[in-house]
Amino acid sequence: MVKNKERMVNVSGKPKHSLDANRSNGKGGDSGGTRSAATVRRLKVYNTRPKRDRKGKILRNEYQSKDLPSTRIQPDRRWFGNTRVVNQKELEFFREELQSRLSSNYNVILKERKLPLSLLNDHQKQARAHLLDTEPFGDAFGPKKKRKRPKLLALDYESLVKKADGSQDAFEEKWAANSFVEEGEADGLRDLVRHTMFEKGQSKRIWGELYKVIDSSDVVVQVLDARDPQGTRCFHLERHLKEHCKHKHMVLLLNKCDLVPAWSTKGWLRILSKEFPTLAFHASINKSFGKGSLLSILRQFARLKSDKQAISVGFVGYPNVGKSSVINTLRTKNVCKVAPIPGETKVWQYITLTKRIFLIDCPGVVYQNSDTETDIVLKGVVRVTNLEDAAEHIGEVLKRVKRVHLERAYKIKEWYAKQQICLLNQLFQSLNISSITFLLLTSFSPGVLRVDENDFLVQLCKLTGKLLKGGEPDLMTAAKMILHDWQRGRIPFFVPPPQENESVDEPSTYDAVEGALVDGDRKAAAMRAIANVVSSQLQKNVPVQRDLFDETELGVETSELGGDEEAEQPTSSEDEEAD
Ligand SMILES: Nc1nc2c(ncn2[C@@H]2O[C@H](COP(=O)(O)OP(=O)(O)OP(=O)(O)O)[C@@H](O)[C@H]2O)c(=O)[nH]1
Repeated sequence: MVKNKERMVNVSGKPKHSLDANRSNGKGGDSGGTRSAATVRRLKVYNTRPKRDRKGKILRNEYQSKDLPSTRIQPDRRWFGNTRVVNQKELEFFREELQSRLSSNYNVILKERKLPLSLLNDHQKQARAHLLDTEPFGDAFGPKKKRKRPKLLALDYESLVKKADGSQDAFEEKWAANSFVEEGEADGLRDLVRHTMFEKGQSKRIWGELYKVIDSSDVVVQVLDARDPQGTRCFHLERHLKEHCKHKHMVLLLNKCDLVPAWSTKGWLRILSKEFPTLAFHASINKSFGKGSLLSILRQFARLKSDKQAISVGFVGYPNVGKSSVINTLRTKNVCKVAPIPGETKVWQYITLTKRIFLIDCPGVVYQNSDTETDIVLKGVVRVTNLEDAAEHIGEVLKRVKRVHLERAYKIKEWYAKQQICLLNQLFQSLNISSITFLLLTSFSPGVLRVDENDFLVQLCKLTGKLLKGGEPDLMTAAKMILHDWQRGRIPFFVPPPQENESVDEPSTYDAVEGALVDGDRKAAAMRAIANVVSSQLQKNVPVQRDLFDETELGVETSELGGDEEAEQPTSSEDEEAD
């Protein structure tokens, strides 16, 4: 096009300068002696030399920017590649720092993709030696091999067998001492065929719901039962989050803290907050505890994820631990269905808390573990009405709950095996011990007598009038009544926190977040604020249902049930404003 245009102009026959691109190409055409238009343009470029002063210093150049003082680009090899070379020391330092940050639950790495995290796993790749990639088989393993003989643990077969036997003995000894081995498993009689009822919360559908919730959440709140926090934890889920979803945050919530003494709640808080930010909570629409703290933690997480318009908070945990109740408490409204029976929440559901925070309720999930049927029932995973042999689990209830609480709850004084009492009475009579001494002895040391759940149930049936035709005690109904009371927290029971050495440092959550790998002061401040909320809850009075426990069990630092955080709880409209 341009050429045609030029030719067209040339046809006009006007005289042209030898450096005029529009001049005629002459007689010889393109291959002749005259310059073509392109050549003329190229030659013109060569002529645009920089203007220099007398000393040769460049004053002006046509292709030089006039804005900047100096437009000379610094010569650096980094301009010619997308890699940067660091020395081994720097690399090791980076690896150690990043590893320590990653393993701390109080640190967060935002914009993970901008960091070379694959360097952390580099050494694992290197650990596998690919010998045959670098040298031929003959050199590596053949008769003329040049490699040194590796150090073997055993020189011959016999010493290897001896060594294996020794390590097997050590292994068996270690596991024999381990209390996790169940009695049933020890004699190989583990009940293989369980009723499907005991697999509640383990179905593929429920786990599918859980993974949907996790995938859509930025923060995962694991709700635990304060009566048995370790028993209702899902370690599998925690591991999954740590390994595959490092950018998601986990918070532990000790719900139903009104059902345990305050010292136990605080002990668990101290222990669990070493692993994840942990809060105590009592779910109740009118008299809650921990609502303010949880709201402020969620708000801080929303600040942390400032690149997102809104954050989603998933509530996960065992069935019946109170996930839906916690959401209702946060909304101060019945938005989720709550029931004292497990499995009430069937599918996940989205609830709006504020403009920037969404909550997701998840059905209760149970990870397959070595729990016995009784453990499963007592963790509240199974609906008591569906049990076919409720009486079988009562023995464990009588073992776990203190005698005084049972006496107070059911107004029953003694429940020992009848035959045992007769035998002991006979023995004492033959030893000429009076019946008063016998009574005194047995009342001061009840441990000598075996507790009999059958006797307990029979007495309860008589007291409550649960009798079948012909005056036969209805043991099944009485047993279900006890299990209902257990699941609803009417019988006081709790697993105390493990003893801690007082001198051991408390979780210094401040220090942990200090220097956290977060970009920007604002985000570091958010992490610090979360740690602050967690540690400040330890100073607060945890509300407890006083009538459940004795004064000695309660300890000193308790308050009557009733939210002591009422004042600091922002209403949802305030919260929205803050957001
Ligand atoms: N005492 C006491 N009871 C609570 C608390 N939170 C929940 N509950 C009771 O626990 C029972 C179960 O509560 P839900 O909120 O339905 O539990 P969930 O975890 O959603 O149960 P699923 O639907 O099985 O997942 C209900 O009877 C609640 O009233 C609490 O803080 N204290």
